Amino acid sequence: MARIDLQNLGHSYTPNPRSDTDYALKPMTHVWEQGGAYALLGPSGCGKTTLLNIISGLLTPSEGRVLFDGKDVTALPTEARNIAQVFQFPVVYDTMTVYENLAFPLRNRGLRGPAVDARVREIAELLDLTPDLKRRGRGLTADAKQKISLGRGLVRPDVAAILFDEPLTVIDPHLKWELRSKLKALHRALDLTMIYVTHDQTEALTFADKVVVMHDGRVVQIGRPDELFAKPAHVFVGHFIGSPGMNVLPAEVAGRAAKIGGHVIPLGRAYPPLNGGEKIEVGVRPEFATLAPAGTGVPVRVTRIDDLGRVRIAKVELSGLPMAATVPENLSVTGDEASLTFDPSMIHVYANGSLVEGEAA
Ligand SMILES: Nc1ncnc2c1ncn2[C@@H]1O[C@H](COP(=O)(O)OP(=O)(O)OP(=O)(O)O)[C@@H](O)[C@H]1O
Repeated sequence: MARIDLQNLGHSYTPNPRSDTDYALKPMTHVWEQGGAYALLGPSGCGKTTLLNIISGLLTPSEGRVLFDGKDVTALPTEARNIAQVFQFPVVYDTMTVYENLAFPLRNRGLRGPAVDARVREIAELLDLTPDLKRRGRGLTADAKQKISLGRGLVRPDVAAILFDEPLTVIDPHLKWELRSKLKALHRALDLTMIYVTHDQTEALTFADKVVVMHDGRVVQIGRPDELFAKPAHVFVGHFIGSPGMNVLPAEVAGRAAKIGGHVIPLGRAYPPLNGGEKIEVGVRPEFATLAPAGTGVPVRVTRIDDLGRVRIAKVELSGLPMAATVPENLSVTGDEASLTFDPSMIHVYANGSLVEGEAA
């Protein structure tokens, strides 16, 4: 396994990029630690596959370098990078048994004898494939085949990294959760560097120690799932993670207060006067904006209440600005007049989409 350094790495599919918009991947510098479980998360077209293909060696970046454990691999082809890959669709040899399929990547690297047998049985056990070891690939379900593909990716103990490209796409929904938890357990047991590409926040948040959120060719935040939730570094992260996502409202901010639609809302941190032509917004997740009886907080108009089972979410308007807020269990809402109360420590300030760090008290 390896530490992966991306140094000023960028990629444009057009030969002479002139502006930011010509880059599928805008130049970035990041370190991905050895042994980490990373998820690359972002909507379609944000550059996930481009980045993954650069790491795997399928694509040579137009700018910058990729290092594995300090060694420059930018110009090396996939075969010379010592990585394993698991794709969306199973790669399984139908005429081979499950055992032979799992042993294939080891034998292909010249391994023979008891070492192969021990590793194949270890991986089969971890993936609950032991009872199927003698069965042929042909005739297995798509789920079972993808499990074997995962096993083939995980079987080599010496790989620099394992790259998963949306590996659970073809998996039955009820099995997805199980396989995701299994992958996480495998990561702990095998101590491998894993990079998992997905556009699904649940997949990313349940699999990864660190989630790399991409938007429009940039990495906008790398963080633990709880960090992405509590302190989104960019309004995009706030929108994309969480359901419903973070409320983002235009505001004027100075000192320890934000003015939103004419109402003054106290903040948990202090800010210098912000303007300078930048777009200033505050972000607050529905979990930290609570509906309250009229006259007890910032006045809002309730437009709808959705019962999501575990929580109720109110759609409200604050001076005409639409927002979502949590409805406390014991609050009965009658009519459309209500108030909002906020947790000031969980209100964030953004300038042109990026988080502004305030000063703590
Ligand atoms: N071979 C290519 N030639 C030109 N443009 C490309 C090529 N591959 C991707 N792009 C463009 O680069 C941008 C990033 O695409 P990429 O496939 O990396 O995104 P993605 O996040 O993986 O999306 P998806 O989840 O749909 O695969 C997109 O605008 C895409 O149209």
